[in-house]
Amino acid sequence: MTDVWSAPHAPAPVDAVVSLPGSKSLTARALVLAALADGPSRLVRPLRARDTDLMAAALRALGTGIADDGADWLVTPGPLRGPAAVDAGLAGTVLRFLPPVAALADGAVTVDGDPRLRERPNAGLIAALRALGVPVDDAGRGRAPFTVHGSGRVRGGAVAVDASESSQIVSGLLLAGARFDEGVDLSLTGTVPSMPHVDMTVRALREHGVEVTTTDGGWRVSPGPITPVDRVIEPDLSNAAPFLAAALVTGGRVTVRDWPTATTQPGAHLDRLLGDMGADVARTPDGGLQVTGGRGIRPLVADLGEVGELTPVLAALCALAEGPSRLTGIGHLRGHETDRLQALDEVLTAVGARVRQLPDGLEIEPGPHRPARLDSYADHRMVMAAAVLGLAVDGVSVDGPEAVTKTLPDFRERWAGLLGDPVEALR
Ligand SMILES: O=C(O)C1=C[C@@H](OP(=O)(O)O)[C@@H](O)[C@H](O)C1
Ligand SMILES: C=C(OP(=O)(O)O)C(=O)O
Repeated sequence: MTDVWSAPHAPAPVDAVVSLPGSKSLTARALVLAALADGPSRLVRPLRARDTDLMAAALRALGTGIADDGADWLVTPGPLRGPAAVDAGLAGTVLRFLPPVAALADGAVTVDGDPRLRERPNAGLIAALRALGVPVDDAGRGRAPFTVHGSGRVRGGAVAVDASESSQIVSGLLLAGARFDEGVDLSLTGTVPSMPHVDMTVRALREHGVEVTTTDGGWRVSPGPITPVDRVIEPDLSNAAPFLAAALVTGGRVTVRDWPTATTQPGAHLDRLLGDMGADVARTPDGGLQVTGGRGIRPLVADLGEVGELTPVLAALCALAEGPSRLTGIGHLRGHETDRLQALDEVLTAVGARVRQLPDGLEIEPGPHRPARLDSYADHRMVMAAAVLGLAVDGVSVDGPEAVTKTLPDFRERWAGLLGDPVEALR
């Protein structure tokens, strides 16, 4: 039976301090690199959510030991082998990071997932694997389900890659590249969105002792061992977005604890973006990021191509702003968990905004609010966007809120705490 969630209306300005679980993107990279390393690695405070659980399960299916002591994950690499069936769920990280690992396995590995996963673009990755000497059987679709026929080693070398639909295609090839006989010398055939996520991959590789150089058209990963690393996973700054947005919507104050001083997470741009929308943003002495509202919500005109996953929450803010906004550079969001431009058009229109879809973005003009029953589109970030709308628009409910399990399973409890429990830390 599908769940329906009544998104709470804010009775008063919020005033809260929030702790958030680990980053999905950093946890995924840490798991993959630990599985490919020379010895065991410990992940402290990894994200426990559907996407990262699926990544762990996929690596286990290929022969990696991942012991869970309730707090940390201890990853012990093993010989990679098939046959295996990998459930990628709806996770782009599993869809694009796992196949290059599967290429190193001895035996066939099939990747499949939710119905929507079968629509998410992956032709660039499949073509690149083939060019690197790995047979892939995808029945010509360029999408899941497909089977990677590994033989225990990958030749590697130079490859031209189309990653215009997802940066994860680049990240997947770079993450496994050091284990290819010739490494990987990747050149892009077009543009790539979400560049901070590629920077995140390059930084993670270097932390594991892998040599990565930036070339004219891309990146070169030298062949060689991957050093094990024990690491503490940073909080997920993209999941901080709805909580910080609540300060702006309600004219209140929200602090997210343990905000990293330097990070490749795209959520690091929230200070600038929320500042542009009228928030006061400050670091707290104990290492948090504090956002204070109260001066209204200014419209936003921005290219979000580098920070696409922040779009749903920012678009919700735009629907509550004092004038028309224009968000561009995000055409690739049509291939995310849902077609996010279409979904945002439907949802923001339902609560009273006027929305125009552009080939690569959205124009959003706020209108008189009206209550609405919204859909989650099985997309965690659409639930979070609806939660932000619900603060200002009385009578917002969401079908299928369990989509939040993808990256923040207890989102609704945390949201209730944000509204009900002033200045109290939420765990
Ligand atoms: O590498 C990653 O961890 C991610 C890269 C981005 O993907 P796209 O480049 O497909 O947008 C981002 O949107 C996704 O949430 C996570
Ligand atoms: C696009 C996203 O996820 P995925 O890793 O599945 O691509 C997201 O979390 O916003």
